[in-house]
Amino acid sequence: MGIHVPTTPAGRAALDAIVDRPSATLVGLDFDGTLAPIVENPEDARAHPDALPALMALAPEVAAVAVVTGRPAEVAVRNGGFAGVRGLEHLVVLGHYGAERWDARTGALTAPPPHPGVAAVRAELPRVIDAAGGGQGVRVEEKGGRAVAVHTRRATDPQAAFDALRAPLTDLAARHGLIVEPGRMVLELRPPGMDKGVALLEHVRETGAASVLYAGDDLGDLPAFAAVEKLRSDGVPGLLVCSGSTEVTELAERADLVVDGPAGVVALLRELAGQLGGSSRSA
Ligand SMILES: O=P(O)(O)OC[C@H]1O[C@H](O[C@H]2O[C@H](CO)[C@@H](O)[C@H](O)[C@H]2O)[C@H](O)[C@@H](O)[C@@H]1O
Repeated sequence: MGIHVPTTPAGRAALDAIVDRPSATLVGLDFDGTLAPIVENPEDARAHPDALPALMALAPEVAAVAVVTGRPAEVAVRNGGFAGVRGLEHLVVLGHYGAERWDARTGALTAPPPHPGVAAVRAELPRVIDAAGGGQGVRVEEKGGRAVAVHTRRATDPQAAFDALRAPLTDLAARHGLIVEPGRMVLELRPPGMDKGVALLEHVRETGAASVLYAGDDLGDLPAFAAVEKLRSDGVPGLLVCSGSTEVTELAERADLVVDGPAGVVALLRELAGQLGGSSRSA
């Protein structure tokens, strides 16, 4: 038995299934807070230095690896360093909560047309932020015209700024046909209709995976957790991993295994790769 032992029976059963039949396993991983340590400036987020080596070791052992992120796919690919990596030829990055897709095999990016509400919201954003008194230290992240994120991590009181902005931004988003996706000191205004749960289930279907490991750290990962719970109720083993965060307790409460942030995720992936390496793989 390894050092990472799930605390729940369902988690232990899933880990057994993964080790028994890795070639039927889909590994889904969030980016920020899971593969990449949280930093103050979103542009500075990079994958943990040991993340790529761990993924390179694990990916050839399993059916598929997907990064499922709120980031635009090309930003996750760039900040993660995922392009052209040996062992990651079949990596898929599902960006904008699954609305976008990047395939390592082809380098192709598929994305829906931008929602017109994003430009409208962007134009009104400075006024709404000012009116909410949340201007000090609040930062707007442009997300390729497909969404816009309002960050409060650098505000004097990040939680107070988040709380003050939440209702006005929800109202602004609704007026333009968007939704608000709350995260770790961030309120993202984005188109409705897709979430990480839908994205993960579609990818499970596409790959024919018979077991799943999903790791995340934020509220946007809850739909993926729910998707894994649904798969489990349908008889598909699933291991839920929380990349530990004191900012988001909901995920830790539903996880089978809580690890110590991106360093802990990397250690888990490395341990799993070590366990699977050279195992007799059955299709
Ligand atoms: O689905 P994810 O890969 O977790 O992306 C979700 C959001 O993550 C980013 O924000 C978070 O990370 C930042 C950099 O570490 C941090 O400053 C911020 O406080 C976090 O919420 C990203 O900037 C957003 O666009 C993503 O939606």
